Amino acid sequence: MSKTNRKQDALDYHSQGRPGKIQVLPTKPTNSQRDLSLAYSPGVAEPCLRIADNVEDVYKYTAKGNLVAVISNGSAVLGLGDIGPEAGKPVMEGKGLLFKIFADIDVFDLELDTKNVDEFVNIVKALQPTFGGVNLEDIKAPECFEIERRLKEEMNIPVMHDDQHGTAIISAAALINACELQKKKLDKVKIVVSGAGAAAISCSRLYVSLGATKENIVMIDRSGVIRSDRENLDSLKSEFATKRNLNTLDEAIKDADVFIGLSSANVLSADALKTMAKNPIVFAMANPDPEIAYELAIQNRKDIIMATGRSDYPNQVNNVLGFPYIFRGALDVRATTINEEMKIAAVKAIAELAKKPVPEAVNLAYNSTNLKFGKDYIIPKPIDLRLITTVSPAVAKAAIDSGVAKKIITDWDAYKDELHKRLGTEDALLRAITNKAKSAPKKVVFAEADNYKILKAAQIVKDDGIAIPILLGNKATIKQIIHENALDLDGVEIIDPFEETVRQKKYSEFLYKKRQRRGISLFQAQKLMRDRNYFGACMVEFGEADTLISGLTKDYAATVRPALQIIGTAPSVNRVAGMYMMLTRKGPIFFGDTTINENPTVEELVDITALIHDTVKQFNITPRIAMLSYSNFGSTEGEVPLKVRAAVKILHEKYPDIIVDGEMQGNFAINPALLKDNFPFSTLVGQPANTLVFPNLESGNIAYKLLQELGEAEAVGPILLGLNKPVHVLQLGSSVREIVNMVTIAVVDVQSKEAEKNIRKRGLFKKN
Ligand SMILES: NC(=O)C1=CN([C@@H]2O[C@H](COP(=O)(O)OP(=O)(O)OC[C@H]3O[C@@H](n4cnc5c(N)ncnc54)[C@H](OP(=O)(O)O)[C@@H]3O)[C@@H](O)[C@H]2O)C=CC1
Ligand SMILES: CC(=O)C(=O)O
Ligand SMILES: [Mg+2]
Repeated sequence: MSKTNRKQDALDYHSQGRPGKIQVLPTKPTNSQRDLSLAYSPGVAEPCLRIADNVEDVYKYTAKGNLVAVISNGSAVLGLGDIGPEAGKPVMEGKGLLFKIFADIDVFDLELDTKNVDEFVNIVKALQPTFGGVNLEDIKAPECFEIERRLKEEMNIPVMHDDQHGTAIISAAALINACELQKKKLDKVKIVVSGAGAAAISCSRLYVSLGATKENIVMIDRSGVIRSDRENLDSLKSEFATKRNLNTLDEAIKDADVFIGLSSANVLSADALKTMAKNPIVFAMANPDPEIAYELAIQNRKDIIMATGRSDYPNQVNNVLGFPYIFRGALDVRATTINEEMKIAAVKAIAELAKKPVPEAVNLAYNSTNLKFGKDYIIPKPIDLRLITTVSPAVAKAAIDSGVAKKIITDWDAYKDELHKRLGTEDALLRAITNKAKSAPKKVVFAEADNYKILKAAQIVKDDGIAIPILLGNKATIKQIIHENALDLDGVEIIDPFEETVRQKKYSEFLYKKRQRRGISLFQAQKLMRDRNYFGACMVEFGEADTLISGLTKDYAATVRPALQIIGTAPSVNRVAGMYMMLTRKGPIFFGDTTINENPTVEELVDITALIHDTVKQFNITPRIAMLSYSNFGSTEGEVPLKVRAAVKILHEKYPDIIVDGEMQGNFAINPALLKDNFPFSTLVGQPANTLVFPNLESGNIAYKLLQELGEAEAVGPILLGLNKPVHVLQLGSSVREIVNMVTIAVVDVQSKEAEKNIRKRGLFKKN
């Protein structure tokens, strides 16, 4: 895309539709006259009076606790300089947007038309009743230092100048990691800092407090190197004035290990870069254009670690990685300030997160197959959902430990779940299942290991300790894919069925014995065993693997067939069915049968429901089952409602312990108020159903696919129910995330089946 196009795109983005980037939305119902009388007069008087009695109740009855002011006077907007408060507003709205999407913090952006420090301070102080925190933004040095110092002293809510401390925290985390990768010691590195403003001074201060040596820092402003013999040096700049005989950036940069750019575009030339020490670290952080263009820098120094403030190159060192999560942590413990301890905790959390395996969603978003800690990935990417659960708890904990928190958190797991919920990533169940899988990982054989997605998923489940992968396929092909994509599958067993003559013989004889009276000759059995789905199913049957994952590249029936022939259905059930776990904003809802039984009879529907019930229980959830149709409790006499009604009757008689009801329409199943108002006799009254059984394959399949496609739910599955040993069949073309989820479910399935066997052995097992 050309530069002109990008400029026009940016203008269109801001102007089209509702101008700007943010709006205010009500958080309470406003549908009726009653709602309005609660929201406003007369009802609103009640919370007013409570707060008048106890001012801390403002956090209970208003939005204050989650509301941050992003305040600027437009005097140092990005690297664009003093462009004024109105011109700075798009940036402040942008910060508001980032606060919201990354940390669910609401923001009012306030652009103040004043450069007078006293006036600025007085205005912001007077805003204290409204806000839970204050993020100062793009205010130039030196005023920004006095403004922040006074506001911190005079206000009892957290105040942070983002360009100072947000930038310092992120760049410090990146610097620690870059030093490690370049094998340099922070206390030894020679640092040149271009810029001597808000960001540059605060970054340098933090580097020193983390171990850098002040004497090794040379700082440069518009007039050149800040020398201690310069006349009229203000106290801030004199803090980093050097005694060395240097005048220009070109002189200072020679043999330097680190360049920190917090000034303006293109101040560092390629020639100057060439004179830096071996393995240089260059953070050119001026926005929107860095001190040296990314391409120019990497062309001229192959040994460089290069970062910019921009999102379109590797290593984005930008305060967006910090401010949303720092304020989230501070607000959640009602911190009265943001202190050094909280900042250092954030630095460490961010630096350490960069060393952990990168989630697939992040790889996908950056069009990468395997981001990992290294020269092009020194800090996490801003869209990494783990930032909120890593940085915010670290900050909150530091606030508590350093005595500035008014609210104490003790249950950190619950806090992390709450953070996930805030971002609408309420996959607490999936996390619980993952933890269960990790507690006793199982051997998972992947039948389609000559596929990149399968191998990537195998690496993830291995790294996360969810499973012990076994790869089936041609060894050379698998190794080549691993090599080409820099995957790490060292130590993972690869089995080529063609090389396994002993197993081939054993397995084909077994299959022949099992199916000889159902049309399979020994020759055919030997031929079938070359199919990895047959071979893998035999491995599971013989206990050489615990479960099989397949189906990414073959149709469902072709993958299920070998499992049915070799493993067969469990003795207690006489059929198989398929189920999806739909992770919706209202929590998990199980859908079945979505994959196997086209038009079940009444009896079949009963069996399927019992099967689904038992499987949902595996996830430590009490199934509340709604049997769906297009009518409610006899309201229509159609063929399908009659079938479902008959199935419900049998279920009530045969399995009185199962919470199940119907036939009912989908909305009544998941809306408890609607059900109670209209059918108060239903056994499902009280809470919504969490398990939906569909009358036939068509309706189940359509329902889950629509939800998935509309972005209303993440579908985990299909979970194959009823086999004697777990085999799970992927959806054709599943993503890596979907494969990982399926493996996780498969491992838990193995664990549950083992537990079930143990109970049976002790003679305690009783099927509902
Ligand atoms: N990536 C990130 O996360 C962040 C990046 N930044 C970037 O850092 C830069 C500075 O921001 P901030 O500190 O808030 O602004 P300030 O206005 O407080 O400071 C700017 C500093 O840069 C110096 N400067 C300007 N041009 C030059 C030049 N050609 N050569 C040397 N020094 C120069 C100024 O020198 P003098 O003192 O002589 O005027 C001043 O010291 C901006 O480009 C901003 O976008 C800031 C915050 C976060
Ligand atoms: C990123 C930022 O805050 C700045 O460039 O000013
Ligand atoms: Mg800024």
